[in-house]
Amino acid sequence: MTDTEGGARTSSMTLFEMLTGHMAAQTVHVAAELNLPDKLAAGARTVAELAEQTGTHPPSLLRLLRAMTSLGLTAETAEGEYELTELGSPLRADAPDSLRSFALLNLREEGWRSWGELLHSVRTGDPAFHKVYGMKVFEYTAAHPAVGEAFNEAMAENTRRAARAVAVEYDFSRFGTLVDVGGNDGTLLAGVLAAHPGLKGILLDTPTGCEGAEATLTAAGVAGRCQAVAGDFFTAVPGGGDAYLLKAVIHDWDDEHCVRILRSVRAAIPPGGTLLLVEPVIPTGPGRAPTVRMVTSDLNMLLYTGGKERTDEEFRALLGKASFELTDISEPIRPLDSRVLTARPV
Ligand SMILES: C[S@@+](CC[C@H](N)C(=O)[O-])C[C@H]1O[C@@H](n2cnc3c(N)ncnc32)[C@H](O)[C@@H]1O
Repeated sequence: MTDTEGGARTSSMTLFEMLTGHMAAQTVHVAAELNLPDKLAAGARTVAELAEQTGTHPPSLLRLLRAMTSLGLTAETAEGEYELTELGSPLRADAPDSLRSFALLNLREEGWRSWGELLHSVRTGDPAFHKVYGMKVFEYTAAHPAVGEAFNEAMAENTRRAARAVAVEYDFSRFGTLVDVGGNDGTLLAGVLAAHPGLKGILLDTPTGCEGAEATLTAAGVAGRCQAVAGDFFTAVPGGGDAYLLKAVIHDWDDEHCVRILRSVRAAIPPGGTLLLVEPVIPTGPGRAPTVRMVTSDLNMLLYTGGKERTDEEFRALLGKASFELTDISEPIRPLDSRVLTARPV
């Protein structure tokens, strides 16, 4: 939005945009739910055509398209006819850097209702999700397969954007067998194994989490070098690896649970083995503000799981409690803000 008062952009205009952020987010979410970006992929369409294809109320769909246009996602090509803009293109399912699955997951009912209880989490420190749904988020995804699937797809979409960068920027060629703990549907491990033909892999996740892993590993042509194992990382982690990788796992949990996971890894890892965490690291000190992605993820963890994003000192302390020593923190891996934290068992 570009509104200004007397030419100058005022603080109240900026605050107004923040206070209407929910409108923008839900508009993007509903556009993705209705598959409007895909339906506009081949060119401009009239409101009547789109309403017919999406089974929506034409005058109300027009209002949604006007809101999308004010956000820059679409442009009006003739009266009542709209096309997708460059900004709206990543909402298409086939876009190389697609955010469609994230748009679908982030604002679905569970996210919307949990964010509505942010005040509860800030007052108590307890995940709003527990208050709203009466159970933990991973119990909920196991009990609601459609949500579990939406979560897996959004994780895979996010990880696909990062997998190539992690595989290329980190030297995995010095390892024999990499165990991806909480590896979800295998998107990251498949990318790393494809880039390192000499490497073998083992993936561990819950039965719901690793659904689809066999298919991902087969599609990447690495199934012969990798096995997917269903299990519980609080109980045990597969042996046989010389490197253990946990991407976006530690931030899901409070310190006590993290130490339990890391101790499971510590029990499995051989002397001289390597532990790799792929996580954002919150910068500390004046003038070193965390990015929007970091703070959003941090509040998501507060609301959903009770986890958090951590500073380097917090990682060092956590690792120490599970008998690991932090030895290196890489530069941020683009396009994520995450870094690779390397640790060794002590
Ligand atoms: C935030 S996701 C990260 C997935 C993947 N590493 C990535 O970055 O795409 C956390 C993963 O931990 C898995 N998980 C949760 N609880 C688990 C448990 N008790 N044992 C094994 N995996 C678990 C979830 O199923 C999910 O796949």
